[in-house]
Amino acid sequence: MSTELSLTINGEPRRSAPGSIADLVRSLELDPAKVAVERNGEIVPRSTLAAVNIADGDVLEIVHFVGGGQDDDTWTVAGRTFRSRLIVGTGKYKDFAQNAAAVEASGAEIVTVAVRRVNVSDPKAPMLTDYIDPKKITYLPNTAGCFTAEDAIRTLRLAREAGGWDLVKLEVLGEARTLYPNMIETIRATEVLAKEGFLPMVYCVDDPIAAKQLEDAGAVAVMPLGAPIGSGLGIQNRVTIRLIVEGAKVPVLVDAGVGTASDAAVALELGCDGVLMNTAIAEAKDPIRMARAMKAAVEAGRDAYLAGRMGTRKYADPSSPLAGLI
Ligand SMILES: CC(=O)[C@@H](O)[C@H](O)COP(=O)(O)O
Repeated sequence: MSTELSLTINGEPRRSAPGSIADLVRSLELDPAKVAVERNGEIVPRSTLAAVNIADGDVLEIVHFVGGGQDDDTWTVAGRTFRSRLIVGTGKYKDFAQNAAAVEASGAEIVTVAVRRVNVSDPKAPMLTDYIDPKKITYLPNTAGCFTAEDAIRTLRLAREAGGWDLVKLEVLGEARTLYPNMIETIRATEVLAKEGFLPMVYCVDDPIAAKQLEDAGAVAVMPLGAPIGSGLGIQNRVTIRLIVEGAKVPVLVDAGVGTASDAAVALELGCDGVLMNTAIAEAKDPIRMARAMKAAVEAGRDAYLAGRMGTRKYADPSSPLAGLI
């Protein structure tokens, strides 16, 4: 005698072993915590799915939510997945407490930190990690202030030794006046770091060819500048950022030059995976409020990108139909 039950699930006949509704849901490779079930016309409270057994002849409707929604909209770099598309810096703040409050308000899950020598004269001096918990927020060590590949590589080797970090932000600067990257040194450092097992996210010029060369050299993300570091000038060349996004197989994040919230929104509207900023928040009159504005701008820019912007026209097109006007 068959122990299987005859059911109707979502309008289709189906046979199932006896058991609870939760068992049945799992046998359909669904998570009982994420479905709603109606049994013979009555909704079964989700908390009771494991307690209610199915019976022969039951008619069940099972629904669950699929895709969509910002909650599902994550991005991944080198196998690590994040929700927030905003990376914030840790320089230029009044103090660590203000920095931590800004990080909190920004919703950032990654902070970038310059690797510095330990303060040997006062080893008890407060540290950033006392304020921004490395268990909750990913620390991305960076090579700010390095002007040669050797300097940058050495700095990151020390960082890995100190904290085990392999996801790092590489920047090799070309000159102090513009803080533009030296791309020859940057590509050389990327190759060496990638061979040593680092996962370098790399600050670069807004040039689609250089971005590709970095990717080939082992960059796990490319980070073209929007404008010079600390300038607050906003994204100067939307065309090249778009071309980088179109050609990239790794995440693209605008790094540097953001001045205000609309600049951050533009980066995301162009299809970037995220944006890194420091000065715009740290030097705002109210850094916490600006951090909040940046969070909203990044979310708005991303939503606008996913929504797909309208095409542009050369001339006006009335919003209300003109037909039938008296
Ligand atoms: C913090 C960092 O990693 C830098 O690349 C830079 O400081 C970011 O630039 P802005 O300060 O212009 O945002």
